[in-house]
Amino acid sequence: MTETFGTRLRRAMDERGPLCVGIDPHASLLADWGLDDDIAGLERFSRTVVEALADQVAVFKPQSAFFERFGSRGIAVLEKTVEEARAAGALVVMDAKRGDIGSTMAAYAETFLRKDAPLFSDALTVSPYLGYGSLKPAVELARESGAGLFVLALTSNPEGGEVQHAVRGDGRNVGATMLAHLAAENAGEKPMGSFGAVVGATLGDLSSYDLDINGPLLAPGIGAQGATPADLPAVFGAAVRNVVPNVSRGVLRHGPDVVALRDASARFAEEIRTAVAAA
Ligand SMILES: O=C(O)c1cc(=O)[nH]c(=O)n1[C@@H]1O[C@H](COP(=O)(O)O)[C@@H](O)[C@H]1O
Repeated sequence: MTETFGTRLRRAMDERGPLCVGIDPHASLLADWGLDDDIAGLERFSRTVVEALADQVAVFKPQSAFFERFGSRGIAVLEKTVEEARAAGALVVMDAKRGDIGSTMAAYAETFLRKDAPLFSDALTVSPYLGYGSLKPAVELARESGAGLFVLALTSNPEGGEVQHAVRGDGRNVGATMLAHLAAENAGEKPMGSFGAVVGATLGDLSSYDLDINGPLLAPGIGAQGATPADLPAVFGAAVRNVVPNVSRGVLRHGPDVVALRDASARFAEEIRTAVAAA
């Protein structure tokens, strides 16, 4: 039987620590790295990040938009990036934030979660804001493929609250409702389920939320958006052990020097380890 994403992720977190490094080839980063904002620059950037870090981080999170902007040739680089990262032993969370009505969602699921698809990834970020139930085809295919999802629950950006903090008729807010759906999805799974939530590290005290979803919590916002590893225990409380902190620009800005990239990633990893151990 295929091992679940939750099982594979927990093992990777135990072995390498939970840091997820984002592969976000911003035009400004390509320029800082002395690369042209073209397909060759994109390829060099992505390959450098993977080669520098694939043996030390648990998870890479390529941001699809930065590849899509180059059209089909950018997608080809994305495919290669996913393949090389997985071949080197890291897990890949595809950050494509897909979400649509169920029948179209099924096609997105085929794109990223069918085992033999060119862009197959260990997990996919998805938006539940067409209704959590619209994600059902992705949940089902992820289960079949041993893959996972990260569902946007409480995002790191200041605008997110307008939707996510909206209070429903039952008194619960929208973000909390998404967390409850995920807890139900992951019920009984060991060592944890494969259906994670995205919860920003920038959000301050989240003790009014039940973050105990028996699944991973992808926490972007460390580095360029202002949160630090030391903030994690105060934000996540007891759930900090299931947190997969993401850093993109905070690591990537140290390239293209491979040693500097490795050092930056190792520094974040150590700060995260210290913060989680003290929690
Ligand atoms: O799903 C995400 O990864 C995500 C959710 C969220 O709430 N906030 C957020 O910043 N992200 C992504 O996480 C990464 C953060 O990048 P840095 O701010 O450069 O570390 C980007 O790829 C964002 O698209």
